[in-house]
Amino acid sequence: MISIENLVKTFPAAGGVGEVSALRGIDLEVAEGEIFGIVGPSGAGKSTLLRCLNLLERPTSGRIVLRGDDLSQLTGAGLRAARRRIGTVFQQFNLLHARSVRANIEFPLELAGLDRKQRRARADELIELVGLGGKEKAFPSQLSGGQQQRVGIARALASQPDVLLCDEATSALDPTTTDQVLDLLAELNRSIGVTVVLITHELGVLRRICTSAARLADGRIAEAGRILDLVGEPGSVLGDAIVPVGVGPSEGDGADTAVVTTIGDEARGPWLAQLVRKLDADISVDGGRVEQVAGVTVGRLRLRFGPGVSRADVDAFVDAQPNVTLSWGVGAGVDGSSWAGAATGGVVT
Ligand SMILES: Nc1ncnc2c1ncn2[C@@H]1O[C@H](COP(=O)(O)OP(=O)(O)OP(=O)(O)O)[C@@H](O)[C@H]1O
Repeated sequence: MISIENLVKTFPAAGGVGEVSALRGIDLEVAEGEIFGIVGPSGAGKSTLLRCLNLLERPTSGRIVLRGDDLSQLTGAGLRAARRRIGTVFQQFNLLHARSVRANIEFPLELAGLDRKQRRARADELIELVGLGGKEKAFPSQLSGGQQQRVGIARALASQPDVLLCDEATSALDPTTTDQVLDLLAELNRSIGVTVVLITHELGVLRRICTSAARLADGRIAEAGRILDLVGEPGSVLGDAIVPVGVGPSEGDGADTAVVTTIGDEARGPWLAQLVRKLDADISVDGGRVEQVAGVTVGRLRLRFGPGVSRADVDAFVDAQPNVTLSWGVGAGVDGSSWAGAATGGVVT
């Protein structure tokens, strides 16, 4: 649905000397109906990418293609029409405080030239959809943060966009409200089929609702893929951050360790007991975690094998298990906290 092709964005540096390369050639595909999370440390280029996607910023070069239409070089009426195909939800809600809930939601429809009756009908439909029935006449200051963000979501959906872009949409909310708003986004994705692209610092957002994710680093895509593939992929920094198992032993201490990842119910069998029996060796568990990721149970264990265990035997055993993968060595299970604070709060810093 969205194809980003070799997207480059440079800004003049502060002081006017030289340039800042915010995006250095981004290639990314977002499929229809996905909830796609974009994460990365501060300064990686997330906001710039989002601003290019919602056409507030013109790329220096490269293309953004939405359902076959190149949006990157549009101007005038074409640009305004294209903007209506992309709804944006903001971290600080960006509501008009002198307007009621209904009038906030009607605002983009006024700009689009819909008459009063059409606007009201559409706004009332959206108010029900986001769970704000009865709050039509309330003003933003009379609403909780979560309710205000529901208005922001309804407003972003008013023009029936192809894509909903969420810019840290839950960062200003408490954890319970965050979960409710995320669940609403997932529900809207299911019920009206809107594709969602969200930028986030929070790994919990990836775990709870995203189907795919990309990690930006220094203006480039460091890795991207389906969340469950990333989690099962040996050495994936994002996978390790989403389901962290803590720091491994230091290099050279002689331990033979591996991180085993199990995905889904099929993988929940007594494989560890079977492995111990098969190898007839000591295995200790150095770390582990079980998480719900995209609605699927994912378990990761850091195992330490006793002397004499053959890696080939372990590999053969794991290969025969459905939905189990293994990554050998001290490098496996990168400490997510160095990149993402995953072990503590799950915040990407
Ligand atoms: N308008 C601008 N003028 C000059 N440099 C800019 C501008 N906007 C962004 N940059 C630079 O581009 C780089 C990427 O910034 P961006 O805000 O996209 O990162 P980010 O990943 O969103 O960071 P954060 O998570 O802190 O918001 C940074 O080096 C930033 O200083």
